[in-house]
Amino acid sequence: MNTINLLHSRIFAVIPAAGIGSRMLLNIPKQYLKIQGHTILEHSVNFFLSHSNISKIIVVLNKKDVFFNTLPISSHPRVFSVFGGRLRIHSVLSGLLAISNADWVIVHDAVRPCLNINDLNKILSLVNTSAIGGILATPVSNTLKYSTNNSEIFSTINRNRLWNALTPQCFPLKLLTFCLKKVIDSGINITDESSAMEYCGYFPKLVQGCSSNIKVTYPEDISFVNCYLKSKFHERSSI
Ligand SMILES: Nc1ccn([C@@H]2O[C@H](COP(=O)(O)OP(=O)(O)OP(=O)(O)O)[C@@H](O)[C@H]2O)c(=O)n1
Ligand SMILES: C[C@](O)(CO)[C@H](O)COP(=O)(O)O
Repeated sequence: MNTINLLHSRIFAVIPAAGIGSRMLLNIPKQYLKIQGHTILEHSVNFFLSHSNISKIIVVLNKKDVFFNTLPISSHPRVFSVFGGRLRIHSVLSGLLAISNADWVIVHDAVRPCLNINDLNKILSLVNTSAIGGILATPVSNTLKYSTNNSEIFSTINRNRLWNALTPQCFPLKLLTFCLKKVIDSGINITDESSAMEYCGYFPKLVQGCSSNIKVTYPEDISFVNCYLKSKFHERSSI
């Protein structure tokens, strides 16, 4: 069981898992694809269960979900579920509103099963060092092109100081809830929790993480995740 010395902070995890995985072109939501004997969702939830600083885990489900209750994690005493909404931010807010007694919340995509313990500890350490929180991210290493029609290059974007936002994203519960509500009420569509904090004028911390922490989005992502979990399985299972 992993643990780090955090300032008596009660931390909940919110795992948004209410998507349908349309970009995978499958007839099953990608979070329920099985890799190395467990669903992608189980890999992600079990990883947070293995960390004693995470008090409880809120899994946010699609209202039409018929899979979650068939999984052993659904009856784990530290795992709870709520229904999500049309967009990821609606689902995350549903998860936040289900939490009554926590100081901080760590939000992690269900479909990022390759999070490693060093990165989790690094982002959790923000609880001791920041009043605002922050995100795992990787510096952009590819040359970035902008296209007006997605078939021809219009221009090259300077990649200097550009970062790929990942999850987990870790913030004070009340502050994130306030900022998410504000940005949702504004009608602006955002794709991560940090954007809500930025909308409200905060500057979340960037914590450099591993590029292996990919979000399963397209069919070709499965082979990487399978190789990664196969290679890391014994390390992760020894937690
Ligand atoms: N309304 C939504 C949409 C997404 N998610 C979750 O947010 C994470 C990242 O979203 P994404 O990769 O976009 O998943 P999907 O929306 O399922 O994928 P797609 O856009 O291809 O349909 C996933 O764990 C997904 O289940 C969610 O909880 N609620
Ligand atoms: C939250 C996220 O994973 C950070 O990169 C990303 O924004 C999710 O985007 P998606 O379109 O909901 O997959």
